[in-house]
Amino acid sequence: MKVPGPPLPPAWNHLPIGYHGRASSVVISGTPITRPKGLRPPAPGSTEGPTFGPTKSLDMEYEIAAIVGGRGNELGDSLGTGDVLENVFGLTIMNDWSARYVLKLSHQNKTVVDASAFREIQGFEMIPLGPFNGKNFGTTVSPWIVTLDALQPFKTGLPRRENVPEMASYLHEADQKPTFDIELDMTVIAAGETEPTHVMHSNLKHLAYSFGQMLAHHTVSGCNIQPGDMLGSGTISGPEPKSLACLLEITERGTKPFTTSGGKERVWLQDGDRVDMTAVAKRTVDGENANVGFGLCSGVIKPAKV
Ligand SMILES: O=C(O)/C=C/C(=O)CC(=O)CC(=O)O
Ligand SMILES: [Ca+2]
Ligand SMILES: [Mg+2]
Repeated sequence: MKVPGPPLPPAWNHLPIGYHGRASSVVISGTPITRPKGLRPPAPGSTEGPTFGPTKSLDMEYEIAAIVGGRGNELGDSLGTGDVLENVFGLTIMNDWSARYVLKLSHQNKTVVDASAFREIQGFEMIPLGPFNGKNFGTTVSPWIVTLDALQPFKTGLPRRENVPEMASYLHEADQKPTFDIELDMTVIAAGETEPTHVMHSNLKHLAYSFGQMLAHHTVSGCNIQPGDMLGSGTISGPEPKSLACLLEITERGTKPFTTSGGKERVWLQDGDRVDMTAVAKRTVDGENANVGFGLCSGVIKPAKV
């Protein structure tokens, strides 16, 4: 059927475009991640077809995931923001590994300055739908689920946001402290090096939305959640340069390398690189350390399988 509207997306003739979430490749800390292969679009103006091969722009994303517990909701019903304590069992660290796109943007005005570099897995498939093979090759979680009960002493407010429109009523958050003050760190041990390179210090309190709001949004359509489901927070970048939580942001979309402890220049992850993520909620009680740690969320990149 022909209906008026925008033309078919560029990837349509080359792959079965779609979007999905999946549980099959969620893996525990320490599980190696194999560099994914996939289809990259032809350069604009090129008469060649898409190319197939291992991603050249492999990235990590520091996220915290909520693990659903309790009863969840029946299909057709919705949960509210205040239902979080009864329906989220606890939190883990989550690495949302991503096979990016080398789309260079000018930072100031977000216009494309080098469209010919737009040739990677996530960038091809994501127009106009969500990531598919760009993110489904592995998602690492830390070994412990820290319960929301254990995190109650660390509750804090959401960041103040200027000039945002009134939130829809189903997203109103009655809790004045619906999020948590948890310090987040990420290092890369580059292949062949022993000293970690500290690439990020952020905090869960920078998240724009609470887990209660995510729960309410997920279920507002009547989509059910069930015990064991996992809700990723999205990349937890903060306001300072050191709090950017993925290489896409740290390297300004692959245009500004960072230097490893051993003096190597890195833009994207190389085979043999190891990414370590940690999270600690810090406090003292009666002069004693009463921190709550999340353990390690770690993964090493293995070469693509040929
Ligand atoms: O819009 C982009 O450039 C990228 C989007 C994503 O990679 C999706 C995602 O996982 C975002 C996030 O975790 O914050
Ligand atoms: Ca993500
Ligand atoms: Mg409640």
